[in-house]
Amino acid sequence: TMATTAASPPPTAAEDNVRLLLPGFLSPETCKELEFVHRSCGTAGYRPSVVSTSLPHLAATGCGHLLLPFVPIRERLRDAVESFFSCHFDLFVEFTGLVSWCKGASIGWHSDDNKPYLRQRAFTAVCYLNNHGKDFKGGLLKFQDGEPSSVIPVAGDAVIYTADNRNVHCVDEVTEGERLTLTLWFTRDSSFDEDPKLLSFLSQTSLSYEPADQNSYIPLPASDNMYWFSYDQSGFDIRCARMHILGFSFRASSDEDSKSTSAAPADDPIELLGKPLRIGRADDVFGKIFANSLHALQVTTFCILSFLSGFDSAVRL
Ligand SMILES: O=C(O)CCC(=O)C(=O)O
Ligand SMILES: [Fe+2]
Repeated sequence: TMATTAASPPPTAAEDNVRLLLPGFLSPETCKELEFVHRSCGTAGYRPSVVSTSLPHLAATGCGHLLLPFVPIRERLRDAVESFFSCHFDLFVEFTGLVSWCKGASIGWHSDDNKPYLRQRAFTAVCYLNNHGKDFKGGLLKFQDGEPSSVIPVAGDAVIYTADNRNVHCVDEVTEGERLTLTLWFTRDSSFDEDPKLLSFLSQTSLSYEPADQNSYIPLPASDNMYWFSYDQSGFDIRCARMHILGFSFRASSDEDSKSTSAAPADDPIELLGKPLRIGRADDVFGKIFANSLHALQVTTFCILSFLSGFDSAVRL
């Protein structure tokens, strides 16, 4: 009857909204830029077979300038979430990170707020930075109920959904390649706001440099164990693996260094990684000395990704 309707109005369409696919949310250039950040700064992730680059990590390792591309994306995602879910309250970003799901990675049925330490999460946003089929196989996102019931990752597309049990979902195992995402969680609880953490790291590192300090762009590697990727009982250093994929390897910065140790440095490169070093390719060693492995990896990744995307870079190694 009219009376009942007035007393308890049916939920509006907006209150029923649980998820939305946003095709073409990021440009191909933005996807490439974020890929560069991740391939040069990624560390061992929060799940097995996952590499991640969180914003606090960038801020804490002298890479504050690499936060810039994330700033407008976070705001646009926050706007999209607030308007689609009709939020009449403040929303804070709880986590922002680039995540690559390597071969073997998957996640079973869950909702994103399903652990006591995750209760603060209200909404999830996932942006896909590369393509199912072309860059990796497997890795479809599936939802238990409702539409869309599955999402095939396409570079630039984003999906937003509530973090509660209306969105029980899973990700199929990645069987080949590396599936790359930008993942954010939003919270209503300001004590989980990511921004004050970022500002505090920035004030301890990049922002405290004098503008004239020419070293202000040099990344500071985190501890070696953050780059250790466990795989098949053993594992590898993520920095070495990334450099290897680019066709280069880390080399000692001088002949004396390589002769002073009995083992060939190429056999045990991890020792080299925190110190000034060079890079090489097959029998060649290039002249430039980098401040550390992360510095070399950033420069090399930037040059190669720029070259591959047709950017006319004048940078010479
Ligand atoms: O990457 C995706 O498609 C979803 C990831 C996910 O479910 C999670 O990280 O909780
Ligand atoms: Fe999830």
